[in-house]
Amino acid sequence: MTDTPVLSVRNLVVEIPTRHGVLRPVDNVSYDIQAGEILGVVGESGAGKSMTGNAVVGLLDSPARITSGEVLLSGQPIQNLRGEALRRLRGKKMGMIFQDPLTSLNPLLTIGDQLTETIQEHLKVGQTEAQERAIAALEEVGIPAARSRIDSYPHEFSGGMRQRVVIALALCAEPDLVIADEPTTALDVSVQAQIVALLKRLCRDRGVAVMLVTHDMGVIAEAADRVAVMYAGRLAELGPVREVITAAHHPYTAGLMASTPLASQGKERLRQIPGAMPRLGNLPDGCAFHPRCDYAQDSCRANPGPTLDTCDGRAACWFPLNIKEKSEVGA
Ligand SMILES: Nc1ncnc2c1ncn2[C@@H]1O[C@H](COP(=O)(O)OP(=O)(O)OP(=O)(O)O)[C@@H](O)[C@H]1O
Repeated sequence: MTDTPVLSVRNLVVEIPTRHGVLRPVDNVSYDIQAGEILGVVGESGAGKSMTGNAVVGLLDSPARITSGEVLLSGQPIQNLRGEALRRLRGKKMGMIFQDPLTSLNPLLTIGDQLTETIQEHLKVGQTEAQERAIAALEEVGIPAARSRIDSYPHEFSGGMRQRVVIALALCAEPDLVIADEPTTALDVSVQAQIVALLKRLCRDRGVAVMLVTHDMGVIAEAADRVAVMYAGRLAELGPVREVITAAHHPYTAGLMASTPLASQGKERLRQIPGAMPRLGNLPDGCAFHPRCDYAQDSCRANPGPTLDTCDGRAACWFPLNIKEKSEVGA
């Protein structure tokens, strides 16, 4: 047993040079993911969730690039890997699941061909064994009659079944880390729940570390062990999912919770967070959330933007919520 996290993201900065200046879609983000753990990364559209995931797997679209910080996979820095070295790592050490299963699958190849190709490439096994492993992978993700469906093409499956195939593909080379970016967003609600349950089971059974990127706090509540809440490229809050959900420290997290129809919240009316997230090129001074924050004070506008490091380690907020009891206990 080792305590080295499968993934460590350390002070990661991604920048995009533009004519109007340099944008920072990922600004000093740090977190770890342990084996067998699901870290949910949540936030509104444009918060920098996908950019963080893409930076980890080396799939940033130019001109976006990592300008500082580290990405460690089982303790090894990988942020400077390029080309073949990076390609070998993807698939073998890191699996990817994206929102639209059709973008991950080749429509011209049977799912069996795609699985066996990946398995043979990364696990160095012969054709027959690769085929057996492919069937086992499809069975594991719940494809009925896997042996006879292996010669089917992606379009012959329903959306939910296709996403199961993508999950099989992401896991077939036995990676240590899986990045799942909005894996359920394109699916019907009932199928979403099945895919979330499948991800959870596979994570537990195989001890894979999972980064689950989603805008949906409901999916986070259901699936994640810990949650990283992103806002305008920064971490707003990071903590165990149960604690964050029941006692959010950052007003933004509290706002996300209030606007999420979580089953446990009964029939309370949902409240949207007023306003919109600022554009990266036009961030307000001070805390980026202050224009939308019910609790903002003058110092939130005047002081440099709070970070987890400059605050209590859990929420990047000068006036965190729900910490009264803690300080009373300590008093
Ligand atoms: N080439 C680019 N030029 C300028 N800004 C960009 C470019 N690519 C991405 N961005 C910006 O980077 C920010 C982060 O985008 P990202 O896709 O990571 O957000 P997200 O949280 O995953 O949102 P979504 O859920 O919509 O995918 C966004 O504000 C986006 O507009």
